[in-house]
Amino acid sequence: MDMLLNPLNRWRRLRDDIPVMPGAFPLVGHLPAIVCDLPRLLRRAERTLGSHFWLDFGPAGHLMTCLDPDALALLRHKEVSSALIEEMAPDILGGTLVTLDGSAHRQARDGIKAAFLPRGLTEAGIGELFEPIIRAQVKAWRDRGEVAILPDTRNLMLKLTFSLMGIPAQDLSEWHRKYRQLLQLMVAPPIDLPGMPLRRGRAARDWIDAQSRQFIRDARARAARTGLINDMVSAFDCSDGALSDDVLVANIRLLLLAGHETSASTIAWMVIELAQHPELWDALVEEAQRVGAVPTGHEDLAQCPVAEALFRETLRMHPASSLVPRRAMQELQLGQRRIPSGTHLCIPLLHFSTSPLLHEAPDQFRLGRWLQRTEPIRPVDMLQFGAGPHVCMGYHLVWLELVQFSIALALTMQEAGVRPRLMSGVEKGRRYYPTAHPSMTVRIGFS
Ligand code: HEM
Repeated sequence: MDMLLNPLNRWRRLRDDIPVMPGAFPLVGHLPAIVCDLPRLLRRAERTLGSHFWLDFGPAGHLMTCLDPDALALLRHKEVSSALIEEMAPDILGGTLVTLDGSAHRQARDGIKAAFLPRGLTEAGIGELFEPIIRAQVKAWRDRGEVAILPDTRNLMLKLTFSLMGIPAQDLSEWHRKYRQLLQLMVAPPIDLPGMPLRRGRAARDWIDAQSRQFIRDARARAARTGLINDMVSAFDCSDGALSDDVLVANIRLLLLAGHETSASTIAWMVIELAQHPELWDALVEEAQRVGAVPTGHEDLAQCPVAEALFRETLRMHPASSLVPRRAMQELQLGQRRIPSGTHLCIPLLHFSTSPLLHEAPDQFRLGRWLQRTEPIRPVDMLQFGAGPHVCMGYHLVWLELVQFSIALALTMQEAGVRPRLMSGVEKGRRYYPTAHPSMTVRIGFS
């Protein structure tokens, strides 16, 4: 099938001397191809236009996309701004630290980052909290014998995220409902009328923010609540400078969002890869049997090199955050080009994660590239989590939950004498933006 590009828009034109990719549709630009076929779109643009070109993100306008490895350095550049992210998703990400720059960003991040480092996670007992939830989920899969993998990993991630936040079990179904409505803001048409997704999504956001305010009050009153919110509130209250509770509330919303779809997609891809590569499954089962139990602390993760390699290789092949936007705050040199101040930029993490410039045989799923390496993990090896001041705060958490998940899956299925098997195709229905994920319909059998 050919790409979802507008056949009537064929002419080549330039903006700031940089070619615009042909094929944009009115209103939605290249979004259909970005969402459904991003790797082919980037390859075609590189082949026909070179390493620098404009893509049209519909309502978010044109972003200058750069495939030169210099683009990765932008993530650390002081003269690029993340404020563009707020302009692209004001209702959902407004006021969160991913949209802030400089000292405002540092202050907000410093207030909460400790809770997400290995020590903070260990002290909060996050591994112990997750283990029974993950175990119960994979046992349910074993009993059902076949699952649509992505809807199920999304449910699992919601349970983990809510337990992380210390949301009481009796409130979970209401949170689920509001959370689904909040997510609609990502794709809601800009029509603010009763019953429309925008109106419902904003109401859900206000409900979630009000609940978070109550959590913060409870945490300060030392009410008997567990979870990361307590740790974040105490760290926040001890941090320098007076930050308003609005910052904390917005960032609790960000944490709910940032870890859910990304981790669910990664776990789903991990199971799909295991189903497609029986030799990887055998290696994982061997490791799980040697370790004998699901690890709960960060210090235990070193005993699970196969599970760790699986986590890293899954993310390399299927990075959940495919594109990162920024705005140039001054004129920049990017590869062979001068980029004017004010340019909206797109850093295609997907392209670099699967580039032959950075990885040998990038299209092959190879655990060996992680198991046989002798040097420590470099920033470029974890570029799927971004880099520089905004590097993902959830990295250690995701590492823990993915290793816990893979060991629990191997132990549970091995005990029952079954293994994962792919029951449907995987190419159709993949998505790459705003979060990349496999098709909702991919089915995995356990037999
Ligand atoms: C596989 C899972 C994940 C992937 C691939 C991922 C990817 C990313 C990327 C690429 C960024 C950088 C965005 C930018 O530079 O503009 C980021 C930022 C962030 N992530 Fe993650 N993420 C994942 C899971 C999580 C989890 C589980 C959490 C927490 C519960 C989390 C919390 C955050 C936060 C708070 C930021 C903003 C950091 C800042 O702006 O300083 N992420 N993530």
